[in-house]
Parts: sequence; structure tokens; C-alpha cells
Amino acid sequence: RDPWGYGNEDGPDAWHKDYPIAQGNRQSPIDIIPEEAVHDASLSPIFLSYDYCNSINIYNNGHSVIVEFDDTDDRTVIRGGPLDNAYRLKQFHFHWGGKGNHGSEHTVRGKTYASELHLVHWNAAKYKTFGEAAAGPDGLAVIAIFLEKGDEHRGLHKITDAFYMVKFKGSVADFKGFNPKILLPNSLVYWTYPGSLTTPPLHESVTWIVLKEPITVSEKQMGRFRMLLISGEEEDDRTRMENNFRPPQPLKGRKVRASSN
Ligand SMILES: CC#CCNS(=O)(=O)c1cc(S(N)(=O)=O)ccc1C(=O)O
Ligand SMILES: [Zn+2]
Repeated sequence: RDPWGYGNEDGPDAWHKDYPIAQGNRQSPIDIIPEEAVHDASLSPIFLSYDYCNSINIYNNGHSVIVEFDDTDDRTVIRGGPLDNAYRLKQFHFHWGGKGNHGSEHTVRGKTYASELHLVHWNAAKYKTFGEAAAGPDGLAVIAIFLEKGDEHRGLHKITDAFYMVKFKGSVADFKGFNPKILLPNSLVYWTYPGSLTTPPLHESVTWIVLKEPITVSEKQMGRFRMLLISGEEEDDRTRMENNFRPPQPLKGRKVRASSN
């Protein structure tokens, strides 16, 4: 398969050539229109059991910067909300822009944010492996958190301070003991809808849980994201990793539900 990316030739508009599901009926991200979201009183709160959560490493895959977790048991799970089972945390990663306040994947009535954090969980109660879950209709649950430009976020410092170790595509570094609980906003009020991975292979396997309340990130911290490269250390070019976001996709009749305020 041709390598995909976010450039003019290999970007989101070209992905359908290698991944026809890109034009499917439950693609992500989407533009969320709060007034059109169905308020569903039966939606219970999201419950995150992140207390024994421990990160393993941080790596640069040329598309994003990813922090991976040990998902060999149910120590770090989310449950409740739209989910029927507990879903295990596997990794989190970010999408961001070049400058200004664009860079998020989901938008809210057209409003974009500087970045978006995705916490990826998989349904280990129903699927034997992550790969199988990633291809199943109820295999993944991703919590999306908007990062709005503003004051610096103290919890983000540990992550942005580690970026120098994973500047190049393919680099990985130890990153133990980080608990993403500190990246959560005060409120866990959310929107939820059935969608897909926002990067190839674009599997339609994700229950999206988008938190309404953003966290803040400073311009200086965003600058750290933009020092990451999509190029490998051995390559001549030094292309910055930025604007690694897919634009909103057609809703195709899907209902977005809102949890209680
Ligand atoms: C097979 C398969 C698969 C998907 N892997 S992922 O869920 O970690 C993931 C999820 C997403 S997102 N943006 O849909 O949460 C992006 C990138 C990745 C990734 O491969 O690193
Ligand atoms: Zn993502």
C-alpha cells in the first residue's frame, strides 16, 4: 500500500483510493451541532478506572506522537455511557494544526480547536486481540478531548518535555508512570456517536465519546508538538509534523447523543 499522510498528494482526499471505506456511512470525525444532539437521559456517566494506569513508552510513527499502555489486563478501563462492556486503554495520541486555533478533528458548530487528544480503548471482553477489536463494529471506544489555546497545562508538560526523545519518525523512548487522568477536564459531560478511525485503515469500529469541556494548552506547549518530524533520522528532509487532522465527514443520518449536563 502507498504510504498515506496529510500532504496534497497523500492526504485525506486521496485515502479512499487505498481505503474505500473512507466514503463509508459511519466515518469520523464529524462536525457536532449541539442543538441537534439528542439528549438521552438513559446515557449513564462515563466511568474511568485509571488509578492503576501506567504508561510504557512514547513513540513517533510519522503520523502522530503516541503513548502506549500495558493492556494485558483490566487495570485501566472505561465503562458506562454508551458502552456495554469495559474497554481497555491501549494508547493515546494527538492531532494538531500549524498555528492558530485549527488542528482538532471534531468541530463544534464549525469551531475548531488547536489540538485534539484521543484515548483509544478496546473491547477485550468481546475480542481476543486489539487488531480484531479494531475491525469489529463495537471494538473500540475513543475518548476525544479538545485542547484550546490558553494557559499552559501542567499535566501536558511531562509529555511535551519528552518530545525531544521522539523527534524522528520511528523513534521510541521509555515513558513510564504517566497517568492520563491528569489530562481530563473537570466535567465528563460528553457527546457520543458511532464512527470510525480517523486515519487509515479507517475501520468503522469506534464508539466516539467527545468531551464537551476542553482543556487548555499554551502556544509554547503547542510549539513543542510542532518540533516533531514526520521524517526519519536517516532521511535528508526535515518535515515538521503538523496539520495531522482529517476534516469532518458526512453524518449520513447518524444521531449524535448528548449525556446529561
Ligand atoms: C488495525 C488498526 C488500527 C488503529 N490503531 S489505533 O486505534 O491505535 C489508532 C487510532 C487512531 S484514531 N484517530 O482513530 O483514534 C489513529 C491512529 C491509530 C494508530 O493506528 O496508531
Ligand atoms: Zn486520533
